[in-house]
Order: sequence, then structure tokens, then C-alpha cells
Amino acid sequence: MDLQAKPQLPIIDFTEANLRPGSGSWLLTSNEVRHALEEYGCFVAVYDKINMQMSNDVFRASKELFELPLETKVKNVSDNIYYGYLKLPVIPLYESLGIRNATTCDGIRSFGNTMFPSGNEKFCKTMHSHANQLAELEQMVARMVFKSYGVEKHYESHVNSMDYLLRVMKYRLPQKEESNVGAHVHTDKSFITILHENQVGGLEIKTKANEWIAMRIPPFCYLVMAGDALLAWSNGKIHSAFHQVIIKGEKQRFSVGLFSFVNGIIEAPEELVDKEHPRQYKPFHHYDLMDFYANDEDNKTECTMQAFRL
Ligand SMILES: O=C(O)CCC(=O)C(=O)O
Ligand SMILES: [Fe+2]
Repeated sequence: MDLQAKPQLPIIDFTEANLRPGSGSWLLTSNEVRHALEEYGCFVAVYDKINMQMSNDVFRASKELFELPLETKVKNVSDNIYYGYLKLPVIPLYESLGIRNATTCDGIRSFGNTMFPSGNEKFCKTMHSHANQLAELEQMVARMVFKSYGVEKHYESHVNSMDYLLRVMKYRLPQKEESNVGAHVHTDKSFITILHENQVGGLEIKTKANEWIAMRIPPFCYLVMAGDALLAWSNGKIHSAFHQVIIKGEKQRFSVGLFSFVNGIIEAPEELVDKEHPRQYKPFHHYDLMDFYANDEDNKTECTMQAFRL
């Protein structure tokens, strides 16, 4: 064994034509997914259902969005800061816009009308179909997790309660003497996050052995990450990884994330609770976790679930 080898994230192939519920490859991949999420809290999914044209359109649309005047962008307000327009003085490189319920026509229309009052059909179409493509991958991963834990019978009610937030992110380059932190160390509060980027790099993920893996998400690949809600749902079996963004290159980073939320109660299924594995988290409403995180200044870089469960 090469003790100097750099740690790497698992890579899981989702391109196989026969990857359908019930097939042998579905079961094998489900177990790979579960193992990756338990050990790393994330993995790279090779997924070819989103073509290069769509990826290019998405980043072109993102650029167009951030070029809007500030007074337009700040109109994207929400009851939780993480769903709206986010630009904080503590991380000057970072700017993001959340599109709530981006998989629905109403969600996209409402966002599109606020940002482009005279209309922008191309933008809305691109973001709407992209959100649905990413949600398809998210649902496949969630279904595999349920399958691998033997609780597939709960999947249908789970998927019917999902809400999706599409967040478009931009990181400008640091000026001289400015910090290169693009996003502070945190875990996601989502159930699952699906990320991709304009191949600039910057995302770093911490392993359980406290090593940082710096990565660039290749074309036709998506980073699938477990959020704190999935950690709680799995009764602590799945890991939610700390990660950060450090801007080092010479090109601006654009990334797009699909964050899934359960519009309801997160509770570990009975099958994942027994004498050896007592219930670790009281059932909670997923949006209460989001509100707790948004309002709890002290715990931003700490383990949110530890603080939230008290
Ligand atoms: O830019 C990225 O890829 C990561 C952003 C991130 O970690 C987040 O929005 O939670
Ligand atoms: Fe994150």
C-alpha cells in the first residue's frame, strides 16, 4: 500500500443503461452509494444524461444572472437567508441566488419575473429543465439509499414530500491581500446536495481522517453530498462532510447546487433503530433545522446537528 497516496473520493458510475430499480446493477450501485455516503459523506457521480450544451447554457445563464444590477438581485428575498440573494461581508468573494421550488413552473416563473421583469424565456427554460435533471439524479440516489438500508417501502412518501432549491453561486477572484476563502467550513443542511461547477476547482472536502481533498468536478460528473438531514434520517450512519471553497486559480468559479429538503418531519425509520443503535435525533421538521442554522451565529462552523438536537 502506498502510504503517501492522496485520499480520493469514490467515483460511482450512473451511465449504465440497465441501471433501473430491480436490476442487479441497481442493487450493486445502491450498496456502493451507501458505502460512499457512510465513509465520505459524498462521491462523484458519473452521469451522462445532461449534455454539454445544457451545461454551457446553465453557466451562461448564471453569468447573465450575476451581471444584473444589485438592486435587482436583492429583490430575491426569502424567509431564510439561504434561499434568497446571499452576499455577506465576511466572505466578499461569494455571491449566490437561490431559486426556490426550481423544479416547478411556479417556482421558476416567480424567480424569473423578479429578476427579468420584461421576460427571459430562455433563462427560465434552461434553469427549470436543469433543476429537473438534477432532481432526477437526486431521486435516484435517495432511492438507492432507501434500497440499501432495506426501507424502500418508505421511499414513495419521502419523494412526495421533497422541495428543491437550486442555488447558483459565483466566486470572484481575491484582490491583493484579500482572503481566498470562498465558503467557510460547513456541512450542508439539505437532505442531499448535487453540485457541479465550471471546471475551475476550489471545493475542498474533509475526510473522516481530517484530510482535505481538493477537487475539480469533471464534465459529465456531479458531486453528490449528504446533508445533515440525511445524517439524522440514517440515525447517524451516513456522514455529512465538512467542506469549504478556497479560490486559487485565475478564473472565476461558478457553481450550481441542487439542495433537496423534506417538507415535513425527518425521522429515522424504525428499521435503522435498535438496541445497539438507539435513536440519535428527535424527529424534527426539516425547515426548523434551516431556521435554526440561519439564526444561530455561534454554530456556523460547528456541528449543527449536535447543537440542534439539544
Ligand atoms: O461552490 C460550491 O461548489 C460549494 C458551495 C457550498 O458548499 C454550498 O453552497 O453549500
Ligand atoms: Fe455546502
